[in-house]
Amino acid sequence: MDREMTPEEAVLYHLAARYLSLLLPRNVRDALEPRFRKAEAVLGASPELVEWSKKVLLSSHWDGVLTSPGGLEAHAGLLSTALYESRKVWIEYEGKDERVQFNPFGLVQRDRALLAIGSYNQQAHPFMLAVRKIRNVQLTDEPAVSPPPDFELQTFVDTQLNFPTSAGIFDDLQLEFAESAYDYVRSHLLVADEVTLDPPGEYAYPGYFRLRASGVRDSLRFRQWLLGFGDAVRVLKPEVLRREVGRAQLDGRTNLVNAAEFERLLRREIARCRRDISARFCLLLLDLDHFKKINDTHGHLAGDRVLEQLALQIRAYDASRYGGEEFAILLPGADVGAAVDIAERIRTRIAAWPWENALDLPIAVTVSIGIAEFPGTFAKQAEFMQGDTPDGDCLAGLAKSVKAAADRALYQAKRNGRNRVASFSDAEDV
Ligand SMILES: Nc1nc2c(ncn2[C@@H]2O[C@H](COP(=O)(O)OP(=O)(O)OP(=O)(O)O)[C@@H](O)[C@H]2O)c(=O)[nH]1
Repeated sequence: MDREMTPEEAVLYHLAARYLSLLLPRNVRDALEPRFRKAEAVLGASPELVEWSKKVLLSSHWDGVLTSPGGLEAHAGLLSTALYESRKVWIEYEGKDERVQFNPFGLVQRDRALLAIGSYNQQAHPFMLAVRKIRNVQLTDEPAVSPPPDFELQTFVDTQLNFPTSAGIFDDLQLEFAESAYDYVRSHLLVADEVTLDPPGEYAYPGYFRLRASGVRDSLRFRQWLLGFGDAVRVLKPEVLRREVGRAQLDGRTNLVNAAEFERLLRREIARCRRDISARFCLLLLDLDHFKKINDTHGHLAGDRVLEQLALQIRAYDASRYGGEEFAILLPGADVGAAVDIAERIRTRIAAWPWENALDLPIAVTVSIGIAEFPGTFAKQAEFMQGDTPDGDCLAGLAKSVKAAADRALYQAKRNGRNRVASFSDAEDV
């Protein structure tokens, strides 16, 4: 490596080093090792960069494309390799015989999102890129090429995008293209919070995945992709998550945060709402229906598996294992309407999921979900009115109230027949 590493590259490599250590083949990892070391040296010299990369890793509201568990880490490595070398790479995906060639153009840093831009030489299915695990990455001798001047961007996947506006650039040469691609995608796609895409048939991946940005393509010559590294914590492997979050705060069975840590997060959200009048969040309590019967019919081990799998499905959110078969999810910024939509999505997905016991026999699994919005009616409570002092007791009182409200809604959902969603306002007439 002869040229200096820019701070953005260093952050990228820093992230890739973590991901790669989990996923990419040994030979690729070894080849990248000197760069990882260099990245650490660059980062080490700059406390701000370390902070920034921590934010990138730990932020739970990170804009960018979220790939599947595994896909994210692999693409981080792939993009690091290709971009740094300015060479095309071959990518082999697990379970696929053909190889896909990736031609990197550049990388845009948008606040907490890193968007890599490049083209694939094949009609690569978007889901494949998002969902497939990379088996191998091989650099070619061919230099990466810039997009043609008459490059025409077209919307490729109808998905949703919501990026912050500050910009930086990885490589000056790509600035113009990257900016126009970015603006194009931003202006042409629906701007909304997020979307859950279920990959069809052959691209199906066990577990959830969410895609939060989009691809664009030129006039059929080759496809352009914007890939961001988003929501790292949510898709990190449990081992890494444990390292990042700390063993004591995670539930051993599901690798979600435990109830104590959730309480801390809940109070933090409440404190935020007291400081910022425009802030709000929703709390979802999700409880497996007739879980005792599942245990009794299929055995405790099958029940454990259901808990683990269910955790994977809600892991994309700020989710915790709140009790034995009860989970809690925080939705910062969401009002009841948005929370009901998300809760319905979770509920229907779980009900439709092909759950199986150890003998491959189907298990019927459904959940009931109760929702409470904050501040909502809580804004009138004495604790809420007490201003800004970070008083633990007030926060505890408010946390208790909002949990009780969500619990009441959950009770209502159960009473209404289970496998349904209820919000606190519906439950008020209980
Ligand atoms: N397999 C397994 N079961 C658990 C675990 N934690 C709690 N449970 C079981 O979850 C069941 C909860 O049962 P109940 O509270 O009666 O509720 P339910 O059967 O889900 O019925 P409803 O909530 O009313 O729909 C109990 O049988 C617990 O033993 C766990 O870690 N693994």
